[in-house]
Amino acid sequence: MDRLIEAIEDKQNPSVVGLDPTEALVPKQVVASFAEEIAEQVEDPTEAPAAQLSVAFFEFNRAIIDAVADIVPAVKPQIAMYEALGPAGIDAYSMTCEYAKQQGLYVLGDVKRGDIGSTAAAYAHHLSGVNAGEHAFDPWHEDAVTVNPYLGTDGITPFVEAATGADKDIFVLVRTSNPSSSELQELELASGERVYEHVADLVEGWGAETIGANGYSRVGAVVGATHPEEGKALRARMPHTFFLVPGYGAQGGTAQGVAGMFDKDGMGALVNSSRGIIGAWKKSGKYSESMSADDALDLVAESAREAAKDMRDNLRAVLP
Ligand SMILES: O=C(O)c1cc(=O)[nH]c(=O)n1[C@@H]1O[C@H](COP(=O)(O)O)[C@@H](O)[C@H]1O
Repeated sequence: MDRLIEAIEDKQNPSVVGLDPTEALVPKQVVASFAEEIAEQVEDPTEAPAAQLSVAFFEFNRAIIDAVADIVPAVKPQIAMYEALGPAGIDAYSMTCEYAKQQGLYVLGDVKRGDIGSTAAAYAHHLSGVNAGEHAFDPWHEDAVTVNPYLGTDGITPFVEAATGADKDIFVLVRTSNPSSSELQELELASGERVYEHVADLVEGWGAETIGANGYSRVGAVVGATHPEEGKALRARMPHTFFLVPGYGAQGGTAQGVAGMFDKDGMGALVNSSRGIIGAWKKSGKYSESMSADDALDLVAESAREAAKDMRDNLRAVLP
C-alpha cells in the first residue's frame, strides 16, 4: 500500500477514477468511427459489434487517462464491463491497465474474485503473473485487485501471498455501497457484532503480517461511501487497513460523508467515482450527435478532467 500512499501524496488527491465503460457512456460517433477497420479485421462478421465496442472502450479510456493522469493517483477498471464483450473486451481491459500503468497510475483491477483455496490460487495470478518463475509475464498490469471474502481465510490467503510476492495489494469487500448490502452484512451474530464488523476484524488479521512503512497493510477493505457512520466506526476499528471507498457521486456518496473514513492525517482512504467522471460529458450540455468522433472524445476528456478536479477539491476541503 506504500506505493499507493506515495502516489496519493504526490497528487495530493485521495481519489480514483473508475473506468467502467458501457455502450451508453461512449459517444456513438466514437464507436462508429471504428466500423470499417473492424469489419476488415474480423473473420466472423457476428463478432464485429463486440470487437468495435471493445476498441471504442479502449480509445475512450485512453482519452480519459490522458486527461486525468496528472490529477489522480489511480484508476479502477471494472472488469465486468469488458467481460461483457467477450475476449475482445478482455483485451481492452488489459490494454487499459497497461496504458494506465505506463502513464504512472496505480491500477486497481476491480475483479471481485473469491473461491476455494486451489481456485483462488489460480485467480491470484492476476497479481503474480502467468507462469510464475523464470518465464513469468504479467498480462494484467494491475497493482491491486478486489476480492470477495465470503469463502473465508483459504479463499484469501493465495491473494495475500501473491500480493506480498509481487509488491501488490488486495481490497476485500467489507461494507459494500449497494442497497441490498444490509441483507447479509448487517446480520447480528451471537456475539452481538454485525457480520461486516466480523469481516472487518478478519481483514485486519489477514493483513497483519504485511504492514508497510506508512502503517497500512497490503490487505485493504472496501467500504461504501453510502455508509458514512459505519465507515467512520470501521476506520477506528481497522487502524492498519487502507479503505477503497466506492459509491461517491452516482450512488449518492459525498465528500462530507466519506471524511470520517480517513485517518487523522487525512490518509487511509481512496474514494472512487466511475460514472460521475467518465460520464460527465453527458451532463456538460456541449455534446451534439453531429460532432466528429475526435471532438466527442475531446469533450469526454475535458469533462472528465473537470469532474476529477471538482472531486479532488471537494475531498481536499473536508480533509485536514
Ligand atoms: O469494489 C468496488 O469497487 C465496489 C464495491 C462497492 O461496495 N460498491 C461499488 O460501487 N463498487 C464498484 O465501484 C464502482 C462504482 O461506480 P459508480 O457508481 O459509477 O461510481 C463500480 O465499478 C462498482 O462495481
